[in-house]
Amino acid sequence: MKKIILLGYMGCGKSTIATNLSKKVQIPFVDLDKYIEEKTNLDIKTIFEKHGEIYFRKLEHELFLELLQSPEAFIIGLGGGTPCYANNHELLLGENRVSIYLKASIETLFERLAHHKSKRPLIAAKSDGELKEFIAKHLFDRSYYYNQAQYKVVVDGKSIQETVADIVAVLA
Ligand SMILES: Nc1ncnc2c1ncn2[C@@H]1O[C@H](COP(=O)(O)OP(=O)(O)O)[C@@H](O)[C@H]1O
Ligand SMILES: O=C(O)C1=C[C@@H](OP(=O)(O)O)[C@@H](O)[C@H](O)C1
Ligand SMILES: [Mg+2]
Repeated sequence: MKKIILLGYMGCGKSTIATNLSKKVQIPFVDLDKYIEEKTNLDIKTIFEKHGEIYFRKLEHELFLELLQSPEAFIIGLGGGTPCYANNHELLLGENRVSIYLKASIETLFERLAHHKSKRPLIAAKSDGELKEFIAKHLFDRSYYYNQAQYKVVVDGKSIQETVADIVAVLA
């Protein structure tokens, strides 16, 4: 197994879980958003502001492909939108890769995102009331793509360690 791909909505825990999973299974973790930031020398918020979302989506697609084509084993933490653009969902299945959807409810996502909006340009300007509505609709729109993953792990009510253990069980 060469690539373990974690996907799911903003705030479902891709970056947090992947960091902990990486320590547990001793496979290096690459966060696609961080990789984009390193390559461009700009943070995600600035990329959206300066160049727009379409530029970001193109870059996201190119760099996801680049990581998949590398011969090394990685855990790849996607951005929340990655599977939903440029036919990236078709890249979730294939030889030498395992894709796992970290599935979180609207309530879980709202609780986590309400306090961590500022670095996420799609939600940074939303009030709490707007945010909940936005998550509900956006998650509905995106679920088709998330459900293309090979496996699904529900994260609601679970500690980081519990979710990591569930993923390890999926990988066994
Ligand atoms: N049980 C948990 N599992 C994962 N993240 C959690 C959990 N409880 C709280 N959090 C918090 O939720 C947020 C998840 O954000 P992050 O890992 O950046 O998600 P993503 O990369 O999917 O957007 C972090 O601030 C993390 O500390
Ligand atoms: O859902 C999205 O479209 C996005 C999610 C973000 O990643 P996280 O899911 O890690 O917050 C980041 O890629 C960008 O802000 C766009
Ligand atoms: Mg992340």
